[in-house]
Parts: sequence; C-alpha cells; structure tokens
Amino acid sequence: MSGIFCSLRQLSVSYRRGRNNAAALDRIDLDIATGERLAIIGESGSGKSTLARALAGLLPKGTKVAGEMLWPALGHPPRPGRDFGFVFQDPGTSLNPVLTIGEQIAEGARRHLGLSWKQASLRAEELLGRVRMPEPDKAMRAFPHQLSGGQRQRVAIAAAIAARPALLIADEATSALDVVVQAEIIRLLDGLVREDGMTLLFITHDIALASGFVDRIAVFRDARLVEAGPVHSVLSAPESGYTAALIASHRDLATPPLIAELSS
Ligand SMILES: Nc1ncnc2c1ncn2[C@@H]1O[C@H](COP(=O)(O)OP(=O)(O)OP(=O)(O)O)[C@@H](O)[C@H]1O
Repeated sequence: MSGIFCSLRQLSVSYRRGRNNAAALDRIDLDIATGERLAIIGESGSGKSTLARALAGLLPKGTKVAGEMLWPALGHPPRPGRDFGFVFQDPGTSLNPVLTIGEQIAEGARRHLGLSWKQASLRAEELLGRVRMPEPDKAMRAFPHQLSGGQRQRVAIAAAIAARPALLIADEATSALDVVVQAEIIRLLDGLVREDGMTLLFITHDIALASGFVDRIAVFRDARLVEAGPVHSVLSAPESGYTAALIASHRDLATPPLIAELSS
C-alpha cells in the first residue's frame, strides 16, 4: 500500500430535492488508500451511491457539497473514464444498445489513451479476453441484447477499465446477477484490480458478499459513516450495534468467509 488515494474531510452532500432537506451524506471523514479494496456497506438510502457520485464528480447540478475531497495521488479530481471507471448494477444503462461491444470498449481506449481505432480495437479484444468473455473475436461484433446479464457485466467491466483507470467504482455491480454469476464477477473484479494495482470501491448492501474479498469495510447508515476498518476487525469486533446486527443477520447464510471469521 502506498499512501492515500483520496481523503474525505467532513464531506456533506444535500440534494436540491432531498427528503425534508436531510443530507444524503453527513460529515464523512474517510481515507481511501492507494491500491486498497474498500467495501462501502449500507442499506438502501444510506448514501452509498451518493458517495460514489461525489467521488466521481457526477452529482446533479444544484447539489450542495460541503467539506473537502482531496486526491493526493492524482493531484487533481479524477476525470471520468480516464482516472476512474464505473460499473453499475444494470449494464443496460451503461452500454449503448446500438453500438457493438467492440466499439464501446474501443471508444474509451481511443479517446483516453490516444489510440487509433485499429489499436483501440485490438485492445478491446484483448480486454474481452481478460474479462473471460467466451470467443472475444465474435463478441466484438455482438450487440448488448445478444448477451446474457453476466456477459453484459463483463463487457461493462472491460469498458470501465479500457483507459487503465487508477480507481474502479463498482456500485451494486453484482446485485442483479444470480449467485453463481455473482461469484464469477467478484473473482474477476478481484483479479483485475490486483493485476492492475487499481483501487477498488465496492459498493453493496451485502456485508457477507464484500467480506470475502475486500481489505476494508466502511459501514454507512442514514447518511453517516458508522465505522470503518479492516474486514477482520469489523467482523470480529464491530464498534457499533448496527454493524453487529448486520453481521448477525448473515449468521445463518452459507457464506464461508464470514462464518470462518465469526467462529475464529
Ligand atoms: N437525485 C436525487 N435527488 C434527491 N434525492 C436523492 C437523489 N439521489 C438520492 N437521493 C436521496 O439521498 C439519499 C441517499 O441515496 P443514495 O442513492 O445515495 O443511497 P444508497 O445507499 O445508494 O441506496 P440504494 O442502495 O437504494 O441505491 C436517499 O434518501 C435518496 O432518496
């Protein structure tokens, strides 16, 4: 681990039409280390996606932001597609239905790495191999609707990393997939961020899912950061009753990493 990638200091975010003017994020202090895999855990409405959008500079116009976001490693706020890649729950929203898979992956590489279409196309095919797409050469010419949900998510991941970003944000990226495909996509993300030394922000409502592969967990509730720490400490000695309850709610699930932690 080499230093701080991003520091949040007293970060607050309020949407223009937020419920009862309540903040969607309330005075968050959090450091994200370069190269770490950090899970952002919280139930629906806790502010997870707001955090991702704030980091990515993708908050809607008119949103009030207070506090600081510092980027010591980059020296400037991250540029979409170049310094960070985003993978969403529904690849249907991030993939363009009228472009071939090859075109949409190549586009990011061409625009941000200054490659020719031919070079970008070669990179796209290589990326399809890296995300374990069967028959990458054929997949290059396919359209999103011709692929399964899991395959579309592989394509979305390939497009997100096409410009070799330093940060990958996965926002509920596996929530719409069945458990087998979910496990495959997580293995894939884990491998890619390790190989490329990317920093990963893995946003999920599922503490058990994240605990199997991330380094640290940050738990959010009602716009506040409840606690943050290494997976093992949070699971074995949660500081808050809320986190303890989240862990307890998974006790009966056949989730080996979490159960192993709890019984050790
Ligand atoms: N564009 C918006 N305008 C107004 N309020 C919003 C907007 N986006 C989110 N909110 C509100 O901000 C709060 C935090 O939402 P956010 O989407 O960050 O939560 P989340 O933890 O990601 O939830 P989910 O898992 O359901 O996506 C919620 O009360 C939500 O209703």
